[in-house]
Amino acid sequence: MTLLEIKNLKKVYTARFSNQQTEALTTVNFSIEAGEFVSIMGESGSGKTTLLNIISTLDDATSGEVFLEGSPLSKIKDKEISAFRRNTLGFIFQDFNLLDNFTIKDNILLPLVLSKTPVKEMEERLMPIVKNLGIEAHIDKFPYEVSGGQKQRVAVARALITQPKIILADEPTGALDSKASQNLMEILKGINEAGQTILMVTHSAQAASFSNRILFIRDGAVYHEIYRGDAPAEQFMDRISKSLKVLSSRGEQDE
Ligand SMILES: Nc1ncnc2c1ncn2[C@@H]1O[C@H](COP(=O)(O)OP(=O)(O)OP(=O)(O)O)[C@@H](O)[C@H]1O
Repeated sequence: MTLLEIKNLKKVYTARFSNQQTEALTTVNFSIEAGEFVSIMGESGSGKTTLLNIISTLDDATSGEVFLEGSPLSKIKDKEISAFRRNTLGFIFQDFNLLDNFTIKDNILLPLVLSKTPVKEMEERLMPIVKNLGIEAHIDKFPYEVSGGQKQRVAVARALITQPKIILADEPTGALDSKASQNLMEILKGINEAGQTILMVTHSAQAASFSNRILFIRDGAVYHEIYRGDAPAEQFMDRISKSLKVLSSRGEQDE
């Protein structure tokens, strides 16, 4: 089943105090099946964050459309957009985005509190998730009392607690050391294998090697894509590195 469909997406930014225009997305087309783990890679300025912001409904496209389970996101009414975002999408950011003066438990439960979920149901959802992520011993602590890797696992728990249709992750390993990155990616892979659809933007070939498919963006359009298939991780990493080389040489060398 196609979960997410991006059709002829275009985004042009107009500077506030001049007429200068930047075409961040020229024409983006791709779709994601339910259960996939897809990474988006591309050089700085290629349009990755713009794309993620439009899929997240944080920004509007200039033209084109994003469909989630066949419904166009642009048709969601303004007053319904926050609830849509909270209930349907899960977010993981590079810098965790946890609230410092909330305990870890309260950070994780916040989306459910905002959607007025009964307390009993909140508790029932919390424990299996925190146990699975290995953070149950920390739930009464505050974010400053745990490590970066643990903070990111809290962010994963917060993303999962609403049982979203898709998790959108923007550079989730960007602030983590290599061991914590590896650990987080194994967690995301496990979550995906349990059925969760994930779309992740990353600069890291190693992080991307945990996904099943990689889309390479260049100059605001999907330039290339590769599937992992049955390839072992090292072989897939090798193909990712080669694709990145071609991407940065602007396609002037053979893959
Ligand atoms: N609010 C904005 N106003 C004007 N131009 C913008 C705005 N946001 C992004 N851009 C421009 O759009 C293009 C795409 O930017 P975007 O942030 O989507 O790229 P990116 O691939 O996410 O980059 P990075 O990897 O560095 O985060 C760039 O040329 C950028 O300068």
